[in-house]
Amino acid sequence: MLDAINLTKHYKQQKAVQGISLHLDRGEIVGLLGPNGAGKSTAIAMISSLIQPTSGEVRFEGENSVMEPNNLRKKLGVVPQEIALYEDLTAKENLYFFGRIQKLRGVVLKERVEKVLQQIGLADQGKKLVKNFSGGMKRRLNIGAALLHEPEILIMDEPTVGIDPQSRNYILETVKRLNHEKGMTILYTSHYMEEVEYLCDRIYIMDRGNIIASGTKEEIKNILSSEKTIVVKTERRNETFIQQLKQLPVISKLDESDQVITMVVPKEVQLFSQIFKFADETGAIVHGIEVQTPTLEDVFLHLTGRALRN
Ligand SMILES: Nc1ncnc2c1ncn2[C@@H]1O[C@H](COP(=O)(O)OP(=O)(O)OP(=O)(O)O)[C@@H](O)[C@H]1O
Repeated sequence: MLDAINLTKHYKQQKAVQGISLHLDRGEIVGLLGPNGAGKSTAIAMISSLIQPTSGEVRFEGENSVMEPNNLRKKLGVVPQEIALYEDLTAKENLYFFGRIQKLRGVVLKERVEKVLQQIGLADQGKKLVKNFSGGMKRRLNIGAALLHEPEILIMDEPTVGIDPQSRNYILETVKRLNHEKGMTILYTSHYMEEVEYLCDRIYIMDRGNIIASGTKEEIKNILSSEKTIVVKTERRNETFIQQLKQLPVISKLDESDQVITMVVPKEVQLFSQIFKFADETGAIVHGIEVQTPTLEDVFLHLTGRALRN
């Protein structure tokens, strides 16, 4: 449905995006995950034809939408990261304003405004001034403004940043509903891996202007399929016990805090009996051992050596 091919964007010395390619198939929710400054906003601004790429192409239904953006613009809704609303207008007045920009008029505009207020859960708040809204309500209205022309594709730039957990859940459920009920194709940008993990069918992970991994959740986690993490909970720190564990050559990483020791080992390694033997020898008391399967956060750490949330 939509293909971004080898997109780059350079600002003088700053290489914001360095040749990324991605595609959206109809009806998918696709995640674009990466830390702040990775280039996500720049990438989606190019994909939605808000800025010109330095090089590369965006094809929508086979047409080059960098050269010919009108067809894409009609079918695309963009939810920007920054809230773009008029504080001194009511929620309804804001929606009417954005609807008119989308060239909606008369009965159709009225119906769409009512429908969107329902979709974003603000049906009974339409007459309130936006300046009296909570951060979460403003975010929801910001999403509503992008839905008025009933887009086929929705691009969302970190739509849950800085809001309370309840509004965040509401937004995540709205995204799911739009996808399930309307078959809307969604590109969801975030630096919260748990959101992307919850919502998305496929994921692109971006860092420093590049896509460093892509695939389904399972495919991405399989990058770490050769390793597992073992977490040992102890009563108190025991230096001799830790030193004995550290000397095991199968352990590639070992982190310790007060009562928790975290180790990365090859998947096939069985370490339980060894851990209990060392505990017996050193007088360490082990409260529990847990084997963890990798998260997207672990994959990011593995690929870049840095945590996703900086
Ligand atoms: N107009 C611009 N001029 C110069 N540099 C820019 C411009 N826009 C973005 N950049 C730089 O390009 C890089 C990528 O920025 P971008 O906003 O795309 O990242 P992001 O992943 O969306 O992060 P964030 O969530 O913080 O917005 C950053 O280093 C940023 O400072």
